[in-house]
Amino acid sequence: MDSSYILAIDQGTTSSRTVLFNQQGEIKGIAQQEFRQIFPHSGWVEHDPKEILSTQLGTLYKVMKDHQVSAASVKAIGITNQRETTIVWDRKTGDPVYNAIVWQDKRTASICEELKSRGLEEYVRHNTGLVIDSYFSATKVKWILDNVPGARARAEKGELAFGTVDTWLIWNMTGGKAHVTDYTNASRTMLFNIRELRWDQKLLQELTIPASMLPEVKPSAHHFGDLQVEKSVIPITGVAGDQQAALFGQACFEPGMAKNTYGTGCFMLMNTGTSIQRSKNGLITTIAWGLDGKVEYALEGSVFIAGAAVQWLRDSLHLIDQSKDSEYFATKALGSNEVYVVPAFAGLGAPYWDMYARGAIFGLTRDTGKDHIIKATLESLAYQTKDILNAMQEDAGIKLASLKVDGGASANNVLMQFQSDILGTEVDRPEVIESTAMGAAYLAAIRIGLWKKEDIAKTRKIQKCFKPQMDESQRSRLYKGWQKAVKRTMNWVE
Ligand SMILES: Nc1ncnc2c1ncn2[C@@H]1O[C@H](COP(=O)(O)OP(=O)(O)O)[C@@H](O)[C@H]1O
Ligand SMILES: O=P(O)(O)OC[C@H](O)CO
Repeated sequence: MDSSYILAIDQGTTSSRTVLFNQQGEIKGIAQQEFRQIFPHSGWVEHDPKEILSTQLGTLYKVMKDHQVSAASVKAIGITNQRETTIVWDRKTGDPVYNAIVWQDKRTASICEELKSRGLEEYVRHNTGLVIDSYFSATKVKWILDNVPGARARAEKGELAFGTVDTWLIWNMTGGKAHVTDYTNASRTMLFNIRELRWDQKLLQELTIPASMLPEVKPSAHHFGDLQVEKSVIPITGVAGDQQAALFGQACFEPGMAKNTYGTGCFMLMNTGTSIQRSKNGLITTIAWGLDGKVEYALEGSVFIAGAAVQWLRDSLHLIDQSKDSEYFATKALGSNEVYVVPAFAGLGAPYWDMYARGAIFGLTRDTGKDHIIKATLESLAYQTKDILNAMQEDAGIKLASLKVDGGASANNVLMQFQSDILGTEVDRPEVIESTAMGAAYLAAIRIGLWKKEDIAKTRKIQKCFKPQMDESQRSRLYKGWQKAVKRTMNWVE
């Protein structure tokens, strides 16, 4: 075959995926592999960095083989990734000194408290756009340096490198030649100054993290390095954190445009253009992308557990065999049973930011069955989204005409209808819910001049528009119940 292709690497929290795009921007193939979630203690979540790498490259070679695509016909690779997850490795051997500490991990709550007690909250908010929370990379790097024997001394001698997952993949794909990241991923570390676009020296000092560990920060469409496959060299020309890539893939290019992605977590981002907007309602400010010589920003509401709650139904409670079965069981939940599942398994993110909240089920009665729990779990994704949308609309002073959705769980019709009902807003699901991969592919293709930014909006088609059918009194009664339930899960861990 002699056509041109773009490969998008989508390294997610629960699976590694590679998506093959043809020259017209159509998906021609997907290879996907789940990998191990490691839970060494309550509240800790780790991945094996070598498994991240092997599953990711495994899917890349598989999709090429399955579709008989030669390396020479792949014109560029775009990388998008789970953000904040922290890896530290030895520059000489390439071996990680510890497992990847995942964004959901709560072990560094006490380091966060310490930073707060030093009065750093306003500084962090002003300079990084973030709130002090164990979600972000900074305290995870510190934890590794403080707890892995010898790590701090080696880091101080310049022997160790830090990276988020994009950086780890690029380092390995380029044979250790490139130690780089892009603006979007850097903006999730709580070490990057989003106003001055450089690593923040004061925060590095406060956290005692040597600057020599940090990658170089580049625009999101940039030549990051090359992957050698057989005799061909494929350039890596696009990189963005997965939520920013989805914003790009959904063509949210104008200020005020927003999308919500339902994956392991749920992340709503609203483009705010070149101006940095501060939230008054618990959202964070993040870099949307660096492109065409400028950086654009977004407001973000991050929900830590969304599709992961559906996985919990599948893997821990064994109530369903596959995530998609949740749709069927939810339709069977009869009666007026009003059950609320608050999946605060990893604390609560926006707009609550409570590292000590834990999950709970409310409203159980003698007739509550499996179907009700499944339905309530799905509904929790929609309620959490409503919390965020309320905050975002208040910050931006606008009401969204419709919500653009994507991500694995957006395939669930019951969830999407309930989402529209509880918001009282239309929900638009595109034909391609792989917006994340699409965003990464576009960034890569724009850099090599194959596609233009405007092409995305042209190719995006709505597959289904869900319209609100619930009356206002029921909507507000149900939402009140949710707010009461959330309150009761807060500050649980002492
Ligand atoms: N039909 C469905 N209904 C509900 N949840 C789903 C459905 N399909 C997938 N999911 C959930 O969506 C998540 C996978 O979505 P994906 O976008 O691949 O996430 P990630 O990139 O975080 O790995 C999983 O947590 C899974 O449980
Ligand atoms: O793996 P996902 O798609 O749920 O995304 C995780 C986020 O990037 C965490 O901030």
